Amino acid sequence: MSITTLAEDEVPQVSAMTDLLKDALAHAQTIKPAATIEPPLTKSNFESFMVRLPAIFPSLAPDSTPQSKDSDKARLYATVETAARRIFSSMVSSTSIGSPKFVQVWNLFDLLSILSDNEQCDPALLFWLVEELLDSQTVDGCRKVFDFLESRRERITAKNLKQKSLVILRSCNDLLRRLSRAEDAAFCGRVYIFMFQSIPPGDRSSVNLRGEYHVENVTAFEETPAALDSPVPDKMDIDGEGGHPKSDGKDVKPAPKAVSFEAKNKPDSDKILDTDLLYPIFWALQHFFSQPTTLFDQSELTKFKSGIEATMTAFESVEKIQKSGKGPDEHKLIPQKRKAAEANEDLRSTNNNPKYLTSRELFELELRSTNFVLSQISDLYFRRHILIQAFIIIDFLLSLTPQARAKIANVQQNRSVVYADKNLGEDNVGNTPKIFFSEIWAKKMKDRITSYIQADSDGFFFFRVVESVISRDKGWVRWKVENCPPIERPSVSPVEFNEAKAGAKRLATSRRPKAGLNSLSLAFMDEKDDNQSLERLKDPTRWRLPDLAEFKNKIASDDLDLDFANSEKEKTQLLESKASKTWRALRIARRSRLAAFDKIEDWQNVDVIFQESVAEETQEDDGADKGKCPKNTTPIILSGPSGVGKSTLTSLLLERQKGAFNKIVRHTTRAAKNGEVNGQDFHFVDLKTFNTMLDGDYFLESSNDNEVRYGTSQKFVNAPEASEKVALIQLDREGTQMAKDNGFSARIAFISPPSLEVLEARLRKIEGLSEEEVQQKLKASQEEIEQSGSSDLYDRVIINDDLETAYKALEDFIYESANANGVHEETSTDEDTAMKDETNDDDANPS
Ligand SMILES: Nc1ncnc2c1ncn2[C@@H]1O[C@H](COP(=O)(O)OP(=O)(O)OP(=O)(O)O)[C@@H](O)[C@H]1O
Repeated sequence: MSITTLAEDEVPQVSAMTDLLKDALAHAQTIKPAATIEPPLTKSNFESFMVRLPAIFPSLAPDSTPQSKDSDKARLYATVETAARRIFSSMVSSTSIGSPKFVQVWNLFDLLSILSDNEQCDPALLFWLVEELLDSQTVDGCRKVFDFLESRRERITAKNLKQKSLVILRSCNDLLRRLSRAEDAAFCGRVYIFMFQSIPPGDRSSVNLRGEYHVENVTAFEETPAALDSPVPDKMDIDGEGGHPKSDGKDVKPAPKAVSFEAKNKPDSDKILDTDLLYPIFWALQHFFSQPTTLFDQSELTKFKSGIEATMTAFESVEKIQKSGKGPDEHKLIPQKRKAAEANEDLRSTNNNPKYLTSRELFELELRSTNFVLSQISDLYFRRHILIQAFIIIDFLLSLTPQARAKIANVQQNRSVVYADKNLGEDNVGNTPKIFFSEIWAKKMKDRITSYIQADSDGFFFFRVVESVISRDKGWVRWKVENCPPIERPSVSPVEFNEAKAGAKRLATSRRPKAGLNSLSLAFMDEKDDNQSLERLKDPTRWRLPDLAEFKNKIASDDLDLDFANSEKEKTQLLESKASKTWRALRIARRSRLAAFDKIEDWQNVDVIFQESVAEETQEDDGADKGKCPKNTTPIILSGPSGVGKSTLTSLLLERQKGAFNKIVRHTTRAAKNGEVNGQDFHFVDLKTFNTMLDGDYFLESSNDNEVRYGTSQKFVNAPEASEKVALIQLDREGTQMAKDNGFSARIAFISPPSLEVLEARLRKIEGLSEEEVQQKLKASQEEIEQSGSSDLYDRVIINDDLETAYKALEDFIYESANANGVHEETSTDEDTAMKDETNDDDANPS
């Protein structure tokens, strides 16, 4: 695609275009000094550069003829592309995506989007560069690229989408291939959403209309006989019992050993194969899973059938062994009847990225983990993964039955995906079917797989997920079979709308109940056996107040059911049931967790009442002398370099103005230091959780300090507003800038050290900081401090030299009248602050 050649410098138009783009980017920096993606640059920002274009390409002059415009278009596009790529490559190779200088790349993209809308460059150019950028970045970097794409989506996809859609699809799909579905699930979601929002759902460009399979996906395994390959591994005998013994220091290959599928557990009809025999049969199934059309060959089909049967038999016997508790302590590992929600949570946490390890030595462990090094859950996960593949293929075979074909007989079919000449008949039944496959066998096998999956404690829920995904997918398959008819529907006319509205109103109008009022059944009074009734009343569940925690799981279970409700009726019933449980939980919680009620934003999510910390927090507040609450309840941000004293000032404020402020605890990916308490100093989360929160727009700001991520939860910040406490947030400069860019309204005070030397001394007081970290922090602080006086980011600069003076200055800032908020920026020195204290003592002293 690149047009760049060694001799390109000799093309005067390319050099002129490069200069023009560079000038435009330098100009962009003066218009938008912030190093952020927002705000986007617009056409009016570049007007003065647009007028220079005709000097390079006369055909772009307003008075040139359309013919000359057309004939020059290809040259213009090539020139802009060469110039843009040259600038882009030098920027990307010299600047990291986290650096503020990288804003120039976002500016270049904005510029190209404007040129593309003016038909002055190839419409796809921006996306070609985005594709290269995504290729060159780590997953974290790709997140930033997506921040840009999402913020500009409407603008960059509004025109000429056809030329852009293929490259959008290609780059998104490439990225999805790189992402781990388990680790980066939320980011995958963002990529999908971007694709779906950019490309209309009915667009055929992404549809595999020729029904091609992804045949490159080959699963390699050891095809040589067990005895010839791999010597006995050193450590594969994980528990000794199931491993390969050694004698006299020499490796000895043991005789092929059965998977401990004991004879007692053998199903009557099926023979349980030994591991070495099963190994190649089992892994060969992957070939059919990735290329189902090979099953049209009868001999292949026979192999597939026997492979699936052998695998099922092995899986079933594994399950029997585990259920019967054979093997040391196995019963301890098998979870007792677990609540569905809990089980799902466990599954998620052990949700490995399904990459097959096909080594012969691992095989037994994968099938069943009697060795307990692998948990039962991950083992189950592996088996389920295989079974779902088998389930899909069998479903595919069943779509070839005459009954299935009859359903689509009347539609115009896409022959490439229908396989009209392949039939699924009974074994050896006439009409010379090209595929001799037993429908009965397929149905039986499908049932067998279904019951196997459902047999586990949470299997029922898991299978429902599988079923609903597959049934949705069938809708898409059908659409493809029907040659992708347009899915847009004509808009509803006002007349139709009014009719529907009136109809709905009629239906919703309550009618008189048929039965009379007060017609409650009194049949219980006819109870014959009085004693029994009395006994029933003694049941503790009738009079004992249930435990609040009991409702947590019940509500979670209702939530899960709601996700999979098949009909509106079922959904309504479940919602009612959830509402009733939520109401009862709230009634119990009101005794001990009333303060938490403020944090409930939506009745559908009352998790906050189940959190222990809320109760403790409330008790602490209750006993305290109340401090004075500022009139202006806008959140306060204390910004400033690390070690300057933000936490110290925050603690003083919380202590002296009890109950007036709510310290917002940030989330971080770093480990807790000595003495740090989770939830009090930080919410300590792992990177995966952090990224999920980040992708889910959970944070109002986030920053990165030496690969440690920090973020402030929007929810926590908004919660105190309701309880009339003022949110108090400590942020570094990056976080402060981001919060402001995101439109978060706050009063921001910059806490500055009196000098770098003092800051250095304070940093050294912080436990666990290495010399290198101290120097890094000092270096980062220097620029921040220098710019603080002139930056419009801060509403007030407070020098933290003498702690009491700085505290006073902070109170001044917080308690001053709402009018003074944010309208001026003031650099207060010690003397200033001291002077102010004397003159404004009344105002300044809140108490
Ligand atoms: N005015 C002051 N005079 C002397 N020491 C101070 C003063 N303010 C803070 N300190 C000390 O400086 C050290 C760092 O303070 P603190 O932890 O509050 O900084 P911070 O800005 O919250 O840092 P970070 O952002 O890294 O968490 C602490 O040991 C604290 O006791």
